[in-house]
Amino acid sequence: MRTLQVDLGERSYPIYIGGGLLAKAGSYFEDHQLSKKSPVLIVTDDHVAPLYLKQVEESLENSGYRTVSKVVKAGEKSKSLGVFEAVMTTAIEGGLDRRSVVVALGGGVVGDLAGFVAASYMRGVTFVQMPTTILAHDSSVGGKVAVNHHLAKNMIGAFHQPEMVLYDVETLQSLPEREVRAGLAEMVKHGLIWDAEFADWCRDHTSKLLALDADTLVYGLTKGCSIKAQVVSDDERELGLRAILNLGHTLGHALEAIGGYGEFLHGEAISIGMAAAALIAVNRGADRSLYEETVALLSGFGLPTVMPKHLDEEQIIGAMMHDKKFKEQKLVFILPLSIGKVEIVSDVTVEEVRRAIRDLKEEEQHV
Ligand SMILES: NC(=O)c1ccc[n+]([C@@H]2O[C@H](COP(=O)([O-])OP(=O)(O)OC[C@H]3O[C@@H](n4cnc5c(N)ncnc54)[C@H](O)[C@@H]3O)[C@@H](O)[C@H]2O)c1
Ligand SMILES: O=C(O)C(=O)C[C@@H](O)[C@H](O)[C@H](O)COP(=O)(O)O
Ligand SMILES: [Zn+2]
Repeated sequence: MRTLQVDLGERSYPIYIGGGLLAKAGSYFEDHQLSKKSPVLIVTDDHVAPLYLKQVEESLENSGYRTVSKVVKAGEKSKSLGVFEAVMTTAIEGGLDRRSVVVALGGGVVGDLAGFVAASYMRGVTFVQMPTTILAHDSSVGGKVAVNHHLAKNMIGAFHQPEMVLYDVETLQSLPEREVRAGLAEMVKHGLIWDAEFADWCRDHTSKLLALDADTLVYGLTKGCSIKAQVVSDDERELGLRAILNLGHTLGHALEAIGGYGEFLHGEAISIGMAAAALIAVNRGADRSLYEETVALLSGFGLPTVMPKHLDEEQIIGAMMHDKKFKEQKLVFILPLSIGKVEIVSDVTVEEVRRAIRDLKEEEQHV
């Protein structure tokens, strides 16, 4: 078991990464002195519940905690105000009080949804993340919690840091292949924004990562979490540096929104977004090899890097204008300078984005 720390100055919290952690959830709650007198709400989805809910409930109950569970439908559409309200109803009917804990057991969807419930219920209760996807090495750390609006992704949310992250990597073995690939997009992103050696390592370990080799996965996830923890520790509220975690997201979020939160998985959308960011950088003078290396790395994982031809350029641009990354009439893009290094650029024009969209429609997908 490895422990990383997210250090936020006045407080810090641990990320525990290892096998068999869900079965020990009760002891982790006791170690963190979480109240046994107040009910614990476990939020999960209908893919994860049949696999892992019982062991978490049993572990907590064996340690003397009373649990209430809410199972939502799996998928991005559950990050909605409607589902948020349904989870709130369960919390109120279940008698949660101010000392209660909300647990997110699942991927980033459940993490963001349950986290927003924890941030809002009685103006904020304790939150525990129990991530079960590869992608959630990113989403479970850093405290961004939100639901979507049909016009824009993650539009309604808060910053609400977890008390701890209990990352049981054994759960990853049951992930569907498409989710494995999508989750690895955020791992690659951490290499691309912060650490060229780690990006190289991801490329060199592509097959082992895709095959869910346990030691390789733990190394990659620990490295990814530690990069995320360093960035968040430096800038919790995205006043500056933290924006780099948005590589690929300016365009990626627009793709998710216009796809009705069903056409693209988050990792797939940001993979296309990272290819687009590299292309914009090349069009601004960077060496073309930067784009080619980015695309080779992502497509090695079977991730999409071309713009599907049926997508309407105007719709993509319109959706980008609703995103949080459109500020003071400017589009904020994270552009690569080299592999492992990015810059935050706020003067990318709509014309540059249009050109990248058109060029990416003409590219061939390399898989
Ligand atoms: N808050 C943040 O900082 C942050 C960071 C990155 C992404 N996100 C958000 O995370 C979401 C994507 O997260 P995700 O990719 O984990 O999606 P997800 O939560 O939808 O999980 C992916 C799929 O895998 C299933 N699943 C989860 N764990 C499983 C397991 N162990 N075995 C079998 N099936 C399992 C789920 O039911 C779902 O169908 C997006 O909404 C994105 O915006 C948030
Ligand atoms: O933690 C962050 O900061 C990130 O940007 C991580 C992203 O991978 C994540 O998708 C995040 O939810 C995007 O944030 P948003 O503020 O652009 O909605
Ligand atoms: Zn993301």
